[in-house]
Amino acid sequence: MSVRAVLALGSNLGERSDTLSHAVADLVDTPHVRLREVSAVVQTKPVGGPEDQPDYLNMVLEVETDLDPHQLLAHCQAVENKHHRTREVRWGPRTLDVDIITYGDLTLDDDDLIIPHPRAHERAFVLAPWAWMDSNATLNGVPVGELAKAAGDLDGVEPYEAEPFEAGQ
Ligand SMILES: Nc1ncnc2c1ncn2[C@@H]1O[C@H](COP(=O)(O)OP(=O)(O)OP(=O)(O)O)[C@@H](O)[C@H]1O
Ligand SMILES: Nc1nc2c(c(=O)[nH]1)N=C(CO)CN2
Repeated sequence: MSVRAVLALGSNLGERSDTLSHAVADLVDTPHVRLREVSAVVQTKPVGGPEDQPDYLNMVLEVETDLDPHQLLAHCQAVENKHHRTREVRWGPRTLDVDIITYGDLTLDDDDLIIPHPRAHERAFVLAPWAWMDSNATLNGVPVGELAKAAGDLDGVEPYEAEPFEAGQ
């Protein structure tokens, strides 16, 4: 049986854009995970954690998977680790974060895995790219676009455009 899941990716250290594109490739580099939709990349002000940390790039994906939720979490964490993710400061800077936002319409409250992600409904850095990717998406029965508009960090979310390449450099 396969299930559609929404994953959220974030990076605020190193070559953020390259990290995200390699992470997408790594996440689907298994027959157990197929890519269905990819959002735009957004640049976002950090929410929580140290105030002086760099801005993030964030994006979301919809995948189809036959992994169970814990297997999917382990897969996401293996991809984080491949990208030298360390866990030092809560909500602190990181090369790569991969969160499971939804897994079909499952709700789960285990010690190591909560689905839907318990903070996604209030995070414009997740909700805005998700709503642009899938205008019909809902979270806990509420349209994701409505949740994005109500989220306190919406002002800190902007479309990301890579640095323009300058000839001769
Ligand atoms: N839906 C979920 N997706 C990913 N991790 C989850 C989820 N629910 C619970 N966790 C647990 O959260 C733990 C901490 O994850 P992580 O270090 O990525 O947190 P964070 O990104 O700093 O903060 P946040 O959880 O607010 O996004 C993970 O080890 C994992 O067991
Ligand atoms: N803008 C932004 N802020 C965050 C992010 C993130 O991905 N983007 N992730 C966090 C912990 O998951 C905490 N704060």
